[in-house]
Amino acid sequence: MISIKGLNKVFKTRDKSITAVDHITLDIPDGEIFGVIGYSGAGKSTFVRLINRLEEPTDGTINIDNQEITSLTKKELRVARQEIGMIFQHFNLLWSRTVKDNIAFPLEIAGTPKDKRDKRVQELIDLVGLSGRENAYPSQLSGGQKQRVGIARALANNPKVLLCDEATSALDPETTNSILDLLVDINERLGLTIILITHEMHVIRKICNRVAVMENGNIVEQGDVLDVFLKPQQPVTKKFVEQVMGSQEDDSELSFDNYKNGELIRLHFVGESANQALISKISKQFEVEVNILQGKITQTKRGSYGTLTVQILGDPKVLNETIQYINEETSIEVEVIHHAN
Ligand SMILES: Nc1ncnc2c1ncn2[C@@H]1O[C@H](COP(=O)(O)OP(=O)(O)OP(=O)(O)O)[C@@H](O)[C@H]1O
Repeated sequence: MISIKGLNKVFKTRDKSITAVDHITLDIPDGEIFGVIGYSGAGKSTFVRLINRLEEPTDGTINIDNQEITSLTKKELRVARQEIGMIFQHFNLLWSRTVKDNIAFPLEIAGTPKDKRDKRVQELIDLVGLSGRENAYPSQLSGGQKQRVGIARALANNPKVLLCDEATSALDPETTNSILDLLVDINERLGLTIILITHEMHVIRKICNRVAVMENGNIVEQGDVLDVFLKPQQPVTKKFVEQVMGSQEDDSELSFDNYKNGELIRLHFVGESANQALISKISKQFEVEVNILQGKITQTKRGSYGTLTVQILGDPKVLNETIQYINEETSIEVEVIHHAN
């Protein structure tokens, strides 16, 4: 759906040049929720604003659905933008217009006749869950409701792509979740491709299929969200994963003196495997006792992922058999972190 090649943006100020986006090449398939994560100043906003040419690229090409956005005239761009919706951190609503009239605005610009416009606005209000608030003004709405207006307005002309620039960063965690659920619902119902910019890894974890990590204007790592969680390569990616999972080194604080018997092991759950009832299974099958010390399992769109640190107690021979069983018969990886006896 989106093919970006050598995309570059240099801002020139009086005394220096800043490369905000540094020759990015990226393909995003149709219907995907694609996340771009990075710290402040990494170039995320500039990148997403280049996609619909709210910023003009210094160099490079952007193709959306086989149309080269970068070579369009201003007039052609105005038409093409109807296919590219965008939502913003601070909503960018028209404060003197009601909910209904905010949503109608892009339809007015596109020249949609009034009767069709009214019908479409009502559809959108229902879609984003704002029924009953049609005549409210933005100042009378909560943050989540304002973003729902932003989403409805962005979808008015049936775009193929939705760009989300830190769309949940101004919202509290609960409202964030409801807006993320709405984005997933829209993605599934309308088959819309979504590009989502954020500095919060839990947003990526919750709704994205794939993620690109940005640093200094570059994409330093990208891949399937579960793979990136499992094997983050770059230090910046590891930090983002720790936002959700905590530090892997946390269990170095476990005092081994307290667990003198048995084996201390770390179980790595990946994808589907987290659904296996491993703990009850091994305690029944091998007559070992399992003492859960700490752990965290989280859900991504592709399944569960996480680690669990446990102490297993029993006859040494049986302990070896148990570890061998987990290694060979399940998809859970075992790491022996301490031979306690
Ligand atoms: N209009 C501009 N003029 C000059 N420099 C700019 C302009 N816009 C962005 N920059 C610079 O480009 C770099 C990337 O900024 P950008 O806003 O894209 O980053 P970001 O990852 O979105 O961070 P944030 O979340 O803080 O906005 C920064 O160094 C920023 O100062």
